[in-house]
Amino acid sequence: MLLLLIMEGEPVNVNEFQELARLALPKMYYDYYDGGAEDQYTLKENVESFRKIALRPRILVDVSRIDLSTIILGHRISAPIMIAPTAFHKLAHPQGEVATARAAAASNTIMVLSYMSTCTVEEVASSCNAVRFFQLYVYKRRDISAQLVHRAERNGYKAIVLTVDAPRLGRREADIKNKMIAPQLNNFEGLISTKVDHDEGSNLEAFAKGTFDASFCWRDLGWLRAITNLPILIKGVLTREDAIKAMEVGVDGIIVSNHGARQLDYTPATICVLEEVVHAVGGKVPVLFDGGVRRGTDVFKALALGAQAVLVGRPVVYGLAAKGEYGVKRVIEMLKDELELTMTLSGCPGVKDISRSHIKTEQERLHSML
Ligand SMILES: Cc1cc2nc3c(=O)[nH]c(=O)nc-3n(C[C@H](O)[C@H](O)[C@H](O)COP(=O)(O)O)c2cc1C
Ligand SMILES: CCCCC(=O)C(=O)O
Repeated sequence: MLLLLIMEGEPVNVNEFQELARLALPKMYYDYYDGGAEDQYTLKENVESFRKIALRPRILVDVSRIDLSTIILGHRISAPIMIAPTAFHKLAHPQGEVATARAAAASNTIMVLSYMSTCTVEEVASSCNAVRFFQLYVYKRRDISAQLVHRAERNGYKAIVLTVDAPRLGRREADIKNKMIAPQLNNFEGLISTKVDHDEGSNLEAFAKGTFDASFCWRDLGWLRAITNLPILIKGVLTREDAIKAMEVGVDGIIVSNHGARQLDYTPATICVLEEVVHAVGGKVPVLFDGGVRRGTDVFKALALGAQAVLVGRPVVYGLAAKGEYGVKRVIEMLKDELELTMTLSGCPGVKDISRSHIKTEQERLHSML
């Protein structure tokens, strides 16, 4: 409370929502949102690696009008900044994913609803007119996952985002200490319970181990294709090898992601592998990006390296925890405002003007010093 009083006025950047969220939430939940896997090396790298990329602005370009808008899988959005799927929004705010979706609608961007949402697929769909994608985990009970895909399709979700980096949950030590418990999920009422018979460590991890289908592999994408007409994006690609395989099985989009560093520690920061994946994809399908985006300059750098848009995870949850729907809206607005300023000062009137030559990676900097 005291800290709240000390922190003067409204947050001026998205990082400042984190402290507000910490003060607003029970420790178990804040730690769950905040945490990464094991040593949290990759967690820091995801953010820090952006700092090592320098900008190469151009001067004397007409920047009196800046257009942030872009088209993702045929949907025009106000800026290349989307909402990543994150679980359990009611642990952050009583209105849960409905508040997040309304903020997405107000900001005219796309929200990816988590498979582990606390509001139902139907509640979120009827709450506003945001363009929504549906994130999928595949359960051992394939019929349950198929049912959810059908419900998403019936309720106007525009794409399936298949998360492929979580055959099991990563080792998140704060969750182990806190014995993190998953809330009951209304989407699965009468189908499956998140309650586990487990006293030790993270109940969430135990739930995932018992429920997620770790046998799901490349050939099973045919199963998903067969049960839906929606475009399929795969989320969790970090290498050229997997990008090539994804092209071979015919996905409609790729999300470069290390799950916000919550799965396998010591994977590279996502911004460091983005270009490798972009080259392998060769423009055949859109490449989206997430991990560590906290500034408009970060969005600019990801676009310069070939992403069509970025997704934002933790800052959205922190905005929601601190100030509900308004907080999420502010987080998106702040990133948009910062991106607009970055484009103005870099000589890029539209997102298509942001090119590889507008940045210099650390490697390039070291090379040019030789
Ligand atoms: C609290 C939390 C819950 C998450 N839940 C999911 C989820 O249910 N499904 C999923 O595909 N990714 C999930 N993610 C990963 C995000 O979609 C995204 O990849 C990551 O948060 C991006 O990194 P950032 O938090 O640094 O923006 C979660 C991330 C966080 C922080
Ligand atoms: C079993 C819940 C998984 C949610 C998730 O993906 C995450 O916490 O990163």
